[in-house]
Amino acid sequence: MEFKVRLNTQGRPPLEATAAFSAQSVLLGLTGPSGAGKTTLLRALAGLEKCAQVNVSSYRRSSPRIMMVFSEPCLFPHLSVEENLILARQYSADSGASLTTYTALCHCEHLLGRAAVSLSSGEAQRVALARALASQPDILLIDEGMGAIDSATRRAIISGLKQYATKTQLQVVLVSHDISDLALYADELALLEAGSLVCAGQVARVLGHYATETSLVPCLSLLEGKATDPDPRYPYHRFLCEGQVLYAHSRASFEEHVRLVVDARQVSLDKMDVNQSTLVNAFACQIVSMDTLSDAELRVTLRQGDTTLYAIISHLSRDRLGLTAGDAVTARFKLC
Ligand SMILES: Nc1ncnc2c1ncn2[C@@H]1O[C@H](COP(=O)(O)OP(=O)(O)OP(=O)(O)O)[C@@H](O)[C@H]1O
Repeated sequence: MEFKVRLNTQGRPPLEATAAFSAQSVLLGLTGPSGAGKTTLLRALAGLEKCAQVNVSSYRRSSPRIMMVFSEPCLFPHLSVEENLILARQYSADSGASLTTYTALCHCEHLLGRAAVSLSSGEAQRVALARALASQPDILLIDEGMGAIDSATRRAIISGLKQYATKTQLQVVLVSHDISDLALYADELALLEAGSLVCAGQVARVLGHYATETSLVPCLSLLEGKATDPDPRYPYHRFLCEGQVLYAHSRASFEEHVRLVVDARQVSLDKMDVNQSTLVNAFACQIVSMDTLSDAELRVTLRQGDTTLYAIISHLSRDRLGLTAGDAVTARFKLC
């Protein structure tokens, strides 16, 4: 997907954003502080900002069909859930398609008979997402459209949506303030600040920019690798990152790609080889740099191979361990 958007009219903060994402990327994450222009950008892409100059193309079609999901579900309140979905399906290329795929994907099969007006916020968001999918767009824009859904269900939906998008060549742009969600699932990530895309591309690189070049929180790192053989005794998966065994929640099949998102405040550093801690993940790495964040804390940038990990520690901890750039250390953190 490629786009170029320009909005420069009186009374509105200017917006100028150009991006080109790889053909293999089906899920694009977009984040940024409040008021940065994320909703405006999505509205422009959807053709809802009449004064904006917009160019958008997908690798599937030069004039893609675009659908937008808002944080307010905007269902037709006088219709049932099923009727809302049937109405949307009439706008798809296949008006006889079964709705089951969409309701299963959005965990809302059990809501079909309910009146739209009776749904909770999270239920209505699931139905709004299913309704958008039922119209079979080429590009789906989701503007914080899952914020009211509990995090376990939300992550299951995002993961399923990614698999569905891969199968059908749908491209999804997901706007969220939950950077962990985006870091876990997005193929590429973009950061919008004051109407400009300040960084876009590989998730780990954008997280690095987020951690080191902005004052935004949280400070996150991405550790990834292939799942090893599962240990049937525990409901975790083991995976190899830079040749080291790490653990993450849930199960993955052998060789499946695994991502672990680590909050820098959850990382502790030491110089011991053996792991006698309840923190099961131990990652041997080297200190690249230490940057003062405040009179209490500093950010340590650690590296092993191609992987960068951040830790936020106190000045006291640094002094007690005598940590300096170049030191070999073990970074420990919980199963995240
Ligand atoms: N119709 C409008 N007229 C004037 N200013 C507007 C209009 N719509 C949005 N804005 C302003 O444009 C800026 C960007 O708003 P936008 O809603 O796109 O931000 P956002 O990044 O989605 O924020 P949030 O994360 O809080 O939802 C804000 O300063 C907002 O007040």
